[in-house]
Amino acid sequence: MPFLNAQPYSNPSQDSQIVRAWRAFLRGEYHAGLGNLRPVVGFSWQRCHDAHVNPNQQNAPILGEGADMLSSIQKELLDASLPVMKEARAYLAESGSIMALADAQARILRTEGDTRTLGLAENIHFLPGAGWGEQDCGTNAIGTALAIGQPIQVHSAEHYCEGIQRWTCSAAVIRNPVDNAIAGAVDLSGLSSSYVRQNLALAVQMAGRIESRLMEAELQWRYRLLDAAMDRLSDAGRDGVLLFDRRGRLLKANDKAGQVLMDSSLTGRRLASLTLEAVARFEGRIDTSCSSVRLDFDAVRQEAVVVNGHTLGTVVIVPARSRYQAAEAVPHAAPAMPRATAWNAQANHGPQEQQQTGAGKGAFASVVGRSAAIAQAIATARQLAPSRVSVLLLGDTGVGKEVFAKALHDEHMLASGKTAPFVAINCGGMSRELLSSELFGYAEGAFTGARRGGMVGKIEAADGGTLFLDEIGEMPLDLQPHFLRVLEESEVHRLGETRPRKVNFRLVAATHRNLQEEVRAGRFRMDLFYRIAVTTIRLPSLCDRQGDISLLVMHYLQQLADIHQVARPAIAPQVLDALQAYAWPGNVRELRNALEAMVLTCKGGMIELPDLPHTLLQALETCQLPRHAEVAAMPPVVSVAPAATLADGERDALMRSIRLCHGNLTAVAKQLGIAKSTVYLKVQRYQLQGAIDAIRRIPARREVG
Ligand SMILES: Nc1ncnc2c1ncn2[C@@H]1O[C@H](COP(=O)(O)OP(=O)(O)OP(=O)(O)O)[C@@H](O)[C@H]1O
Repeated sequence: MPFLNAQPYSNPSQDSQIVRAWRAFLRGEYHAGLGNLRPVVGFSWQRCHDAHVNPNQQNAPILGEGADMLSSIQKELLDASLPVMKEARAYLAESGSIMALADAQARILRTEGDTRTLGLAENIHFLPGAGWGEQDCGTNAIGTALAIGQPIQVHSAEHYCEGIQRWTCSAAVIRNPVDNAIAGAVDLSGLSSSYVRQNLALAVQMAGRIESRLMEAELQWRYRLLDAAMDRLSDAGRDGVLLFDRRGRLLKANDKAGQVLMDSSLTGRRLASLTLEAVARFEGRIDTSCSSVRLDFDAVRQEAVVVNGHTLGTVVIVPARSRYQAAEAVPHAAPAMPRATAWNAQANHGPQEQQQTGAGKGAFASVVGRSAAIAQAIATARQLAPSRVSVLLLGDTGVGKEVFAKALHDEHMLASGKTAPFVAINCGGMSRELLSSELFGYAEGAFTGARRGGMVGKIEAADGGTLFLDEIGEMPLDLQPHFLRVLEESEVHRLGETRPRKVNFRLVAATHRNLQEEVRAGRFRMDLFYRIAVTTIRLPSLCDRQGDISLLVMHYLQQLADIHQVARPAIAPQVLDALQAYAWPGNVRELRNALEAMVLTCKGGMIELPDLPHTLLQALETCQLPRHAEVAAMPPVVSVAPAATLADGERDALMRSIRLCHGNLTAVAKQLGIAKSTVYLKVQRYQLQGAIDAIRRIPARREVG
């Protein structure tokens, strides 16, 4: 779970207690709750201590400036922020505040604001080119907001470094609206003697406006790229054509692409997952500079799309006849595998065993997992699949909501014997304007920059098939009645058009939010909620179906080896234990990514402990295994898994506690309120010893003092 900062605001009335807490912390006497210190600040101090930040430091280090050295991402961030920062000038002068834009590495790119305060801030190096990460100058709003990915205010002695303790700063992260990755942070600061509480709300608002401008700019890039590459997409003949944007992200593929890739590169795979798998071979591996063809596929051509000297993207052409067609005649030969361990023998499965990775049949065979929790979700989904009833999928990020939505659609297609489109759109991270034009489409001339001939919206594109609305909880409130009307009347109006168009689609929506709570808070319309939540399916988090981890590992090792055309590596039992011990906050997506890194970097055909991605090891050290004092201070974990079997629930609860207590079974017994002998019995029953050993091998965080 990402750490949720429940207390973003500082409380200046606690100043003297915080100073005492800071001194105690430096003496090594810190314990959770000391001096009313906010946990978010306590955790940050701990990170600074662990990173050997000097608490007596007087200012931030200068990392270097230079517009010529800025990356294209930094330049786009600066461009998007400039007008927003300028507009804030009057407010900044009035309140004696200053403002900074920092990149994702916490380096300040630009400052703005009250001249006198800016002058004073030079002493602490609140300047372009200075590094304000926690590792650079301790707890501060920019560095800490970037570290936790959430807005935060840091006041006076909450700053870890003494030299900055005269200041109050408030920062919010700016996310790239396309992939939600952190692009930077915006900060409002001032002397702590003139504390301005609302600066945090303002920082959040400004981050939102910068994100909207980033999205608008992104849209412009896309329109230009699509305009420039449209001919190549439509004149491809029998060739498959894929269009990637300037960052190597797939933007569009022609109808033939999936078919050609399927014919050419993958054998014996299910159609439903095929296109995505094939595309995954290209994403992230496109040479966006286009100076050379770097793809490993012999027959593939890659061409830059350049307009007025700007490389807008890349077109990848996969000829209909490639060498892979010849390869298709040869049965798929799995690379020779070492059979050193029981695990390898189990993992060395053939196609028949592969089908057993899922509890689901038919289209749901693509959902890997056999735990009771996933089996129950699949059973409900299969029951609903033949009808056209709306389905709401609930679950954390990366649990496979889109995989489920696609399987629901495919199963419906199998049952009806038809083929119809599956159209997905994510309501999060888009400005209201962009989302409405993407959803509803628009007429020619509807607004400046609108494409000639207008644009078909996703709702219309899904006609006859399924519309998958991901993150529906993020749909702006004022768009919701328009969407509800589409559902009620089965009609859509393109923006700028009065004529309604008939549509008939099945809605599958998904969210990680508690929509009922959103309704209570006034952020989601009750009528829309009741319309979309006709039937809901909750998908379990990976930590609530730990038994499926080995199946997923088995599945992905094979799939990734195929994708990257390497021999499928074996996996050391300790690695598997560690993978089973980890809590996977990013769920299946995180597991897949971790395995991909290991498949590509392991040596000698065997994945060993040192091959575990650094971030995973680090997370195991720092996030998953909090110290006991923190455990006691934590809110109780509320399980959101569907009712699995009792044994599953017990095993998962036990594992969660074992992780929290760093494998100390005495502490586990205490935490769960059961006898130690009972813990040992259950460890034996659920065969958890391997996972416990792996947890114990991972060094715990250093205690202070
Ligand atoms: N049960 C599963 N079997 C196989 N692959 C899975 C499963 N669940 C998830 N995945 C894989 O994990 C990744 C994330 O899945 P998906 O995009 O469907 O998650 P999500 O819940 O929609 O995430 P988000 O809410 O962030 O959009 C994909 O690569 C998907 O193929």
